[in-house]
Amino acid sequence: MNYDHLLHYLTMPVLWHGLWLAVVIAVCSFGAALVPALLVAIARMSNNALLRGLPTPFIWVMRGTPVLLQLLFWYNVLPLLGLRLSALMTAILGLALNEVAFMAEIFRGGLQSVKRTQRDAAAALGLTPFMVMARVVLPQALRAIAPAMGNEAITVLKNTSLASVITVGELTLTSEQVVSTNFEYVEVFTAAGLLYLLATTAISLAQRYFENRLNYERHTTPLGPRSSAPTADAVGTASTAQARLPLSEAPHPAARPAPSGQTFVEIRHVRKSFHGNLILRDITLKLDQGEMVFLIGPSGSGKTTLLRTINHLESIDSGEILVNGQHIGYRQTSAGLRPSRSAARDRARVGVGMVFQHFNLFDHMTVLENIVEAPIRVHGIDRATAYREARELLAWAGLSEHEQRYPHQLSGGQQQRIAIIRAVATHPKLILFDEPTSALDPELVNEVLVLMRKLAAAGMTMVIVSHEIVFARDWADRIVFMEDGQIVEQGSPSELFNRPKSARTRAFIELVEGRLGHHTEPTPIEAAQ
Ligand SMILES: Nc1ncnc2c1ncn2[C@@H]1O[C@H](COP(=O)(O)OP(=O)(O)OP(=O)(O)O)[C@@H](O)[C@H]1O
Repeated sequence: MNYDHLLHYLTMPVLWHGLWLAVVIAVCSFGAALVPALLVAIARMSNNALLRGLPTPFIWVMRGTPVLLQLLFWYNVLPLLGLRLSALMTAILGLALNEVAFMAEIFRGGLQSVKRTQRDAAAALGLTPFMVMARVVLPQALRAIAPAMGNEAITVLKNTSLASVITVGELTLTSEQVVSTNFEYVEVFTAAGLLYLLATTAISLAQRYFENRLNYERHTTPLGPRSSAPTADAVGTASTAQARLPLSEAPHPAARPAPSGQTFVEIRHVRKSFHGNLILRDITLKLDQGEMVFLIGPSGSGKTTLLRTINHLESIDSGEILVNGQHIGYRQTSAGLRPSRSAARDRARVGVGMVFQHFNLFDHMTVLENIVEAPIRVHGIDRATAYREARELLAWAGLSEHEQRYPHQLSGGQQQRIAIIRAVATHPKLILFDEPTSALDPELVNEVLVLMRKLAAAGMTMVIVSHEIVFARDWADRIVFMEDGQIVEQGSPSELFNRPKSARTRAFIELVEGRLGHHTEPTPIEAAQ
């Protein structure tokens, strides 16, 4: 090889122009494919069979035929259809269409890799389906998508050489033209190869940069305050949270205000089945404002399903549920109740929060970002106020030092307390707790229960699926025992725990208390009643 000649070709303007055209085609076709590919991916995940099936033939054809053939096809067929595009535009269009098919599958894989529980948590906070996608699912999916997208960008750049068959003067065609004049195959094609390598290396570096940025698990604390988060100094020390919630460290059950007597949740004849299996069989239940109700019962009895129907995380087959006199996810029409698309808005309007068994904090957000997400995005609270309230709630729960941490940097107990704060930050009137302590090590359970006691002492209306019998005995207004999708029995803790009417209830309570090493003597609170 003649290195002087290689250097000459490496700096040859006509080859750089070829590289420039290759980059333009790659960037334009890649960029043009992004949004359609995302839409195709979302359609492919839809519950609607028509939407799901619509893009399938397109993906099948694009993935199953050579790109070279596709480019020749568009170049010759588009003019016959009356669409006269330049060779460059035809190349961009042809490569973009091919990319839509491949990228859609990459997006779909990434979107499906995000746990459903993350969507549930976002929906329960009142985020609309669009916000759930934009704020929670997509940012997390990008992490899974980035490596494959980096590969795809490199493939597109290399595929630009195929545009030479439709006379686009990109780098491959240009180098062939140079070779045809001087026959210096080795030097010219080596120079072209090095120029391609330059571009693909730049893409690889960009890919590594984005992967690092998206990998929130690499972040370590302390991170310091982020510029986007108003600092504690900037937001002052007003005490909205304190005004809302009493802050005594270990509230006594006697401090809990009595329920108002006004119905707050009304569940009427609700039936719910999954795949033909009836899970809830004609459930009717009322809850008063300020009431604290425990749902207990054997595994599979439908407790979680019932809880999730209250805020419409699960639809119902028949019956109706009113929260503060309003439907969530349904609207009343002259023909009866009809599903509506406004479940997110309804949840926010009614003021219902939810705490999940596995915490479901948003993995890609810090503690503070988790807490302010719904107040800012759903309730339109200004950032300074949202951050101030979030910090006050963190102080209230003794978690201030963790505000810049990511969920994976916290213990289960800390994550669950933050999940409770995240729910409280939306000023809910009702909080649903789905086995909030059952995923925790025993020594972490109490720190979560302390926070729940504080909420109870503040008079919060709460529905709790839990077998924390001691907590339920002291604090619950009512215990509801469910079995096989039905309410078997309900009553005050002392009625249900000490004098159960049903043999099934008695057997279940004995089982749980036996497992916990408790017996059915009345607690001091019960004794005083
Ligand atoms: N999305 C779903 N699809 C199909 N079946 C489901 C779904 N969710 C729940 N089920 C079924 O419904 C029944 C009741 O489940 P649910 O979680 O409500 O019970 P549970 O009383 O809360 O039980 P556990 O105490 O074990 O959580 C179970 O048989 C479960 O397998």
